[in-house]
Amino acid sequence: MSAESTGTFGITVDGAAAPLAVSTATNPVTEAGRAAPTEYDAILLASFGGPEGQDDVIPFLRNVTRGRGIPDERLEEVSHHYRAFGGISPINAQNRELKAALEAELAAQGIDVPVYWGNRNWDPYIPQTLQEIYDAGHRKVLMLTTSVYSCYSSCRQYREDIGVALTETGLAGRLRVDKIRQYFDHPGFVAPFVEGTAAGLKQVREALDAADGSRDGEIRVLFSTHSIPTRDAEAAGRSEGEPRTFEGGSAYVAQHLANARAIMAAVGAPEVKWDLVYQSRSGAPHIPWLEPDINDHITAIAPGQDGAAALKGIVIVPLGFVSDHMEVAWDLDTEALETCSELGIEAVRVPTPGVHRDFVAGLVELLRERMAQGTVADRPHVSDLGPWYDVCRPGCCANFRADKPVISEEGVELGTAHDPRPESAALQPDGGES
Ligand SMILES: CC1=C(CCC(=O)O)c2cc3nc(cc4[nH]c(cc5[nH]c(cc1n2)c(C)c5CCC(=O)O)c(CCC(=O)O)c4C)C(CCC(=O)O)=C3C
Ligand SMILES: [Fe+2]
Repeated sequence: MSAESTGTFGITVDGAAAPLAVSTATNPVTEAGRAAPTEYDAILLASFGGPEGQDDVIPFLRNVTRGRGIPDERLEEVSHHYRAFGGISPINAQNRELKAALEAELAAQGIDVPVYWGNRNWDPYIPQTLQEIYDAGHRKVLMLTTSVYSCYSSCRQYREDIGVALTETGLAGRLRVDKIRQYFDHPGFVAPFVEGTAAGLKQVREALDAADGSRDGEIRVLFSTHSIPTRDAEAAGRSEGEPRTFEGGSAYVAQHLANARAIMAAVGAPEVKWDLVYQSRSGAPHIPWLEPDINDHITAIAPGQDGAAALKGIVIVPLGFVSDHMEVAWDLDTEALETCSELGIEAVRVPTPGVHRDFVAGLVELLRERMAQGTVADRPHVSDLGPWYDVCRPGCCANFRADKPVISEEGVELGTAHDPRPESAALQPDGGES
C-alpha cells in the first residue's frame, strides 16, 4: 500500500550529526498483522498508574502484584522509593500532561475524537474508563499504551487487562477496543532520544574539557531498559510457529539493540562505545532476569577495572521508557547517577520522550495509521524489525499460559474479548455455544 521511501518525516533532530534514518518500506513478515482503517470514535490512553500519596502506596502495590499472594510486609520493603517521594509517583501527572498534549495535537490536525485515560493499577482504572466511554455513546475505541516494546508487561498484559475489563463490565461484544502497534521504532519515539543523547554527550564532553570529542574513547553511552524475566523475554513478540529468530535471543532485546544502533548512527560519535543494560529487577533471586544490571555494569567498567582504565564519562539513555516516572527518577537519577558519582565518573541522564513535540506528533501519526478519518498510509519505522504487527499473532507475548480473555490478537473477533479458558464455556447459561 505505502510507497517505499526513506526520509526524516519533518523531524529535525537538534545536535545530531546525521538525520535519523526512517523507512516506510513494507515488512513482509509483519504485513500479515496489518489492520484495515476503521472509523474510531474514542481514543484510550492506557498506562500503568501510580500512587498519589502515602496512603495509596500499599493498595497500589497490592494491585500491581494481585494474585501472587505477596504479604503487605514484603510490599512495604519494595515501597521505599515511593515513600521517599512522599508516596507520589510522577507517572499520573505525566499522563495528564500527555493526554492534554494529544488532545491539542489531534485538534490541530482537525481530528475530532475524544481522548480518555485509564490505568492498569490505579485510578482512573481501565474498567471504569471503558464504562465511561460506553456510557458516552462510543462504540469503537483505539488504544495507545505508554509501553512501546514487545513483552508480557508492555503488550499482552494490556491486551488481557482490556479483555478482562470487557468481560467483567459486561461490555464484551458491545464495545470494540483495538490497539496501535508496539511503536518502539517509530521515529516520534526515537527522535527525542537522538536529541537527548547528542545533548548529553556534549555535556559530558564539556565536563571533561574535550568539547572537540578528543576524549570520546573515555565516554560510554548506556542504554537502559526495564529488566524482565528471561522467560518473558523469550516469549516476547512470538507466537506458535514464529518464523523469526532475534538478535540477543528475543524480540525484546533485539528491538532495544536496533534502536540503540539507530540513535548512535544519528548522533555520529564513532569513538564512543555503547552497551544495553537493565534496571529495576524484582522477583525471586533464583529466577533469571535480563542482565547486566546498570549499577553492576557501571562498577564493572569503572576506572581501575579490566580494560577500562580510562573511563571518565557516562551518558545514560532511558531507552525503555516513555516518561520520567519512578523507574527513571529512582533507579536512574537516584541510584545509577549516585553509583557514577561515587566512582568519580561524569554522568548525565537523558530525558525520556515525555511530551516532546516529535513524540506527541508521532503518537497522533500512529493513531492516524489506523483511523479511517485522516488515514496516513506511511508506517514509518527506524528498525528493520518493524513496523510491528497491528494485530498480534496468536499467543504473542504469553509468558506462561494464554489463559485470559485478550484483545487485538489474530483469531479474536473484533469487539469481543476472546476467553480461551475451557471452563468459561461451562459458566455460560446456555451451555456455552461459540
Ligand atoms: C517491562 C516493564 C516496564 C516498561 C514498560 C512500561 O512502561 O510499561 C515496566 C514499567 C513500570 N513498572 C512500574 C512499577 C512496578 N513494576 C513492578 C514489577 C514489574 N515490572 C515489570 C516489567 C516492566 N515494568 C516486571 C516483569 C515486574 C515484576 C512482575 C510484576 O510485578 O508484574 C512493580 C512491583 C514491585 C516491584 O517488584 O518492584 C512496580 C511497583 C511502573 C510505575 C512507575 C511509577 O510509579 O512511576 C512502570 C511505568
Ligand atoms: Fe514494572
